[in-house]
Amino acid sequence: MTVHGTDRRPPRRLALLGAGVMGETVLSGLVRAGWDPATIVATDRRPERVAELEAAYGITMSSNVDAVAGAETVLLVVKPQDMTSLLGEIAPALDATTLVVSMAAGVDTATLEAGLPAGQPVVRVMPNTPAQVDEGMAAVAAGSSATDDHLERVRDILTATGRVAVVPERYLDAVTAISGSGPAYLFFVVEAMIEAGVHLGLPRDTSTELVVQTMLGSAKLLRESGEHPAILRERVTSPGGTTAAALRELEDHKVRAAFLSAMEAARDRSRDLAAAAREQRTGA
Ligand SMILES: NC(=O)C1=CN([C@@H]2O[C@H](COP(=O)(O)OP(=O)(O)OC[C@H]3O[C@@H](n4cnc5c(N)ncnc54)[C@H](OP(=O)(O)O)[C@@H]3O)[C@@H](O)[C@H]2O)C=CC1
Ligand SMILES: O=C(O)[C@@H]1CCC=N1
Repeated sequence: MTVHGTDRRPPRRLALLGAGVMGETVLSGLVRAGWDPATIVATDRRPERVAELEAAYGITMSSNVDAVAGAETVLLVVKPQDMTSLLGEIAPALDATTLVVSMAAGVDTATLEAGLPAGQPVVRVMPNTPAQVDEGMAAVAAGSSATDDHLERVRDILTATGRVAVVPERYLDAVTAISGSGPAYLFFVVEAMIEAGVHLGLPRDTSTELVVQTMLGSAKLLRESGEHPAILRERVTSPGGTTAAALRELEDHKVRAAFLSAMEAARDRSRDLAAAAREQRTGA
C-alpha cells in the first residue's frame, strides 16, 4: 500500500531515496536488524520496484518530497548523476535538523551542502554490498555541519550490517576504489578461478565449491590470525612446489601491477564523478 502524508503512523525515522541495489541492501539490513518497518519510508522511480519493496519488507513507499518531510535521517542512494536533481527536489521539503546521508560515489560533502539549505547536516558514506550478509565495510566522513551525534546515528544504521570506519573525507575516493568496488574484483577473481578449474577438467559445481570455500576460508584465516597476507602466502608456498609455479605466472602476467592500475582507475573515476556533480550544480 502506498501512503502519502503522515496520518496515524509512527514518526518517520528514516527516508531512503533510491531503492536500487545499494538502497535495498541497506533497507533489508535494517529490517533484518529489527528496525520497525513502519519507521522507514523509501522511494524509487520505477512503479514495479515500489510494489516489490513494499511486499518484501512491509515498508511504506512514497514520493521523495513526502518521504523527507519530518524524517530524522534521509539516505540518498541514487547514482551520482541523479544527485543534483534529487537535491533540488527535496531541499525545500527538508527540516533544518534532518540529517542527510549520501552513499553516492564521488559526490563530496561540499557539493551536497551546496545543493541543500545552509547549515543542513550532511554525512557521506561509502558502503559495499557484502552488507547483504551483514559483512559490510562502510567508511564515513562528516560534512561541515555534522556533529558527533550525527556520525553516531549513521554508525547505528551501518553497524546493523557490518563494520564502519570514520575517515577524513579526502580518503573517500581511495576507499571507494578499495572497499566500495572491491567486492567486484574479488568476484572477478573467483569467476576466473572457477573457469580455470573447469579448464583443468573439474565439473563446474565442484570447481565452484572449491573456489568459494577457499575464498571464504582464506578471508577468515586472514581476519582470525591477524597475520600479514605475505606470511600466509609464504606458508602455502612449498619450496619448488605447485604454488610457487602458479605465483610465478601471476607475477609474469603483472597481476599485482594490474590491481594497482585498476584501483587507480576506480579512484580517478570517483574524482571524475565528483567533478561532474560540481559542474551539474553550478550549471543548474
Ligand atoms: N552498488 C554498489 O555496490 C555500491 C553503490 N554505491 C552507490 O550507491 C548509489 C546507488 O547505486 P546502485 O544501487 O548500484 O544503483 P541502482 O541504479 O541500482 O539504484 C539507484 C536507484 O535509484 C533510483 N532513482 C534514481 N533517481 C531517483 C529519484 N530522483 N528518486 C527516486 N529514485 C531514484 C534508480 O531508478 P532508475 O533505475 O530509474 O534509474 C534506481 O532504482 C550510487 O550513487 C553508487 O555510487 C556505493 C557503494 C557500493
Ligand atoms: O561502481 C560504482 O560506481 C559503485 C561505487 C562503488 C561500487 N559501486
